[in-house]
Amino acid sequence: MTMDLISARAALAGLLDVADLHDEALQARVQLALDRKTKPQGSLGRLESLALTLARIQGRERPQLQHPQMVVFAADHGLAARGVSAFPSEVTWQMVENFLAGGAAVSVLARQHGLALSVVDAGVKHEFAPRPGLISRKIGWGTADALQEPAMSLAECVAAIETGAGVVRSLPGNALLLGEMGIGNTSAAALLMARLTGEAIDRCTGRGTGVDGPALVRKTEILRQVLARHAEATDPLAALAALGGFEIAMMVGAVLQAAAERRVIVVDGFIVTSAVLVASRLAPAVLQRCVFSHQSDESGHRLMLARLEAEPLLALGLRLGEGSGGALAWPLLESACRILAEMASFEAAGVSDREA
Ligand SMILES: Cc1cc2ncn([C@H]3O[C@H](COP(=O)(O)O)[C@@H](O)[C@H]3O)c2cc1C
Ligand SMILES: O=C(O)c1cccnc1
Repeated sequence: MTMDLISARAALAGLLDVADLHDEALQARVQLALDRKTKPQGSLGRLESLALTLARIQGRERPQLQHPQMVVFAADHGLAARGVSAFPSEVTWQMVENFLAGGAAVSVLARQHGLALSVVDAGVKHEFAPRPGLISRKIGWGTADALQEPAMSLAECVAAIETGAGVVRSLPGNALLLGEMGIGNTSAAALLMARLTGEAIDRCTGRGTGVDGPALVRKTEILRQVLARHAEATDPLAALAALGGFEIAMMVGAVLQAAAERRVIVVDGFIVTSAVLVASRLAPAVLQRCVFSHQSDESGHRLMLARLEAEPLLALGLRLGEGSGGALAWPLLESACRILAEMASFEAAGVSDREA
């Protein structure tokens, strides 16, 4: 029996109930604590608003980050066979091996910053030998070609969201850094952006792994056709099922679960942000738990962040994904916590405050 939208929403009801954080008194106390630190008011700039965000997520004046988890969701895309990526689909499983062997960018950065790294097989077209660090949760062997049919069924979409939530529940800690791998997934992310924000597809479509010139025009044209093919898929769940992919759907579930547990959610680039966009249409309060690590050079990311009213911490010209931007921003979160916990106040340090 096929699942309809009403039963899909009913199946996810528990996950979609993310509470709003009401905390004006706490915010005022944290702001006062920051203002009493031995520095001119506001002089730590973006680090101060980051400290406020972390305090708000954790509901305490001195937030602490424990056992941060970098989770990279990987899956293949039927649409990749249409030539929307500069690389072949096999790179997805080959990079999963590389993540697990410790040689990928995110492996190096996670190691550097003491982030536990897990890789989730959300639907890679490859059979992996089990091993530590690999979480096998295949929904399918890659999504279907969205130009011909929905990338996944609604039932698969719901299963992926529930599975992503379950992965987060199984992991320790109070901070989740999201990463992804899936050849073709800048296409899925661009499609979701276009459908959910109403932006024109050419403003959402970028180079991904290096699709330039005429190939970029072709990619954009294919994505335009995919949108037309699924014109009826306007509901966020229907759009996610129609446009894909498995790793994005699992990240939607991971975001919903992490938000409900008040974990800090560290958002990476274009693709992870597209999952946050979908999750925010299902449960707007997830955005209160998100830290946007960077603005990617993928051309739609700036606009996607603007639509979410998100202020990224860094702009390093990255266009990689994997969670690399989240890992690079991680020390800023640690610094924000330390400023609140360890920095002296004018009174404690005996430093004269500014003249009234
Ligand atoms: C070697 C290699 C490593 C990567 N690590 C992340 N991605 C990134 O590129 C892909 C998205 O771009 P597109 O939509 O153009 O395929 C994703 O897998 C993403 O994480 C990589 C891509 C490649 C080739
Ligand atoms: O911003 C990203 O996440 C991104 C950009 C290009 C390719 N892969 C990922």
